[in-house]
Amino acid sequence: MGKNEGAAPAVRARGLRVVRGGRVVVDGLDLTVPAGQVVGLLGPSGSGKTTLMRAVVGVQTHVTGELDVLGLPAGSPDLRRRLGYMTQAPSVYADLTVTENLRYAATLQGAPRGSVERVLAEVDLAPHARDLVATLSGGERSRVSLAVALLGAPDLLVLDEPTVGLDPALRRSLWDLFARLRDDGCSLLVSSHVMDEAARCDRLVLMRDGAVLADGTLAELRARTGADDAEGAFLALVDAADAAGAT
Ligand SMILES: Nc1ncnc2c1ncn2[C@@H]1O[C@H](COP(=O)(O)OP(=O)(O)OP(=O)(O)O)[C@@H](O)[C@H]1O
Repeated sequence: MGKNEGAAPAVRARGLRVVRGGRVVVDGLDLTVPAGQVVGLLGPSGSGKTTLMRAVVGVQTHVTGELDVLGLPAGSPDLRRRLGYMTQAPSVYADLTVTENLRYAATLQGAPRGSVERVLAEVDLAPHARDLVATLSGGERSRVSLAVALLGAPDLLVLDEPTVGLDPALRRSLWDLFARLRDDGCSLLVSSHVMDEAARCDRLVLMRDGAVLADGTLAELRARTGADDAEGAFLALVDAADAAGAT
C-alpha cells in the first residue's frame, strides 16, 4: 500500500472565492488534488494560480467557501509545519551566505538539527554552502529559496513558478528533484505557465479566469480533446468553454 493511500487529499476546494483589490479573482472554484502526486497548476498569467496557492498556504485574505489542506481547514496552525511554500520573489538575504540563510530560516521554522545539511544536498547546493547569495546565479538563488521551503520536511510543497528563468538542464534537474520528493511521500503543487512542463506532472489543473477549466492526467486531457500536448489540450478546452458560453 502506498504511503498516501487513504490519506486526505492534499487540497480540496468547494465554491472557493477570493476577492483581491475589490475584484473577484477566484470565483466558485472546485478542486481536489490527491496526495502523493506532483500536480501542475497551469494557466495564463493572471488566471489565479498564485492567488489559489496563497489561499492554500493560508496567507490570502478575503477567502470564502471551503478549503481543506491535508484534511484540515486552510490556515490551521497545525498546518504551518507541514507546508513548504516558495513564492515567485526570492525569500533569501543577498548579504548572507547560503548556509547562514538556511540556519536563520531553520531557527525561525523550528526545523530539526541537521536539516540545513539535508536540504543543501537535496537541492545540490553543498558546493556553494559558503558563498554569499549575492554572488550566486539566478538558478542557484532560486534553489536556495527552494531549500528554505524544504527545511521542515513538509508533507505538501507549494511552489510558485519555481523553474521560471532557468535553463533547460536546471529545469530538468529540478523536476527530477520534485519526482524524488514525491517518491518519498511528499505532495507537490507546482505552478507554471510553461505548458511543456506538463509532461513532468502526474496530474494537471488547467486554470483560466479564476476557475478550473479542466483537471486530470495529461493522457486524459489529450484523449478528451484529441490534442497532442498540454498546450493543444488547453487551447481546445478554452475554445470549447467559449463556444458553450456563447450559446
Ligand atoms: N494585490 C492584488 N490586488 C488586486 N488584484 C490582484 C492582486 N494580486 C493579483 N491580483 C489580480 O488577481 C488576478 C489573479 O492573479 P494571480 O497572481 O493569482 O495570477 P497568476 O495566474 O498567478 O498569474 P502569473 O502567472 O502572472 O503569476 C489577476 O487578475 C491579478 O491582476
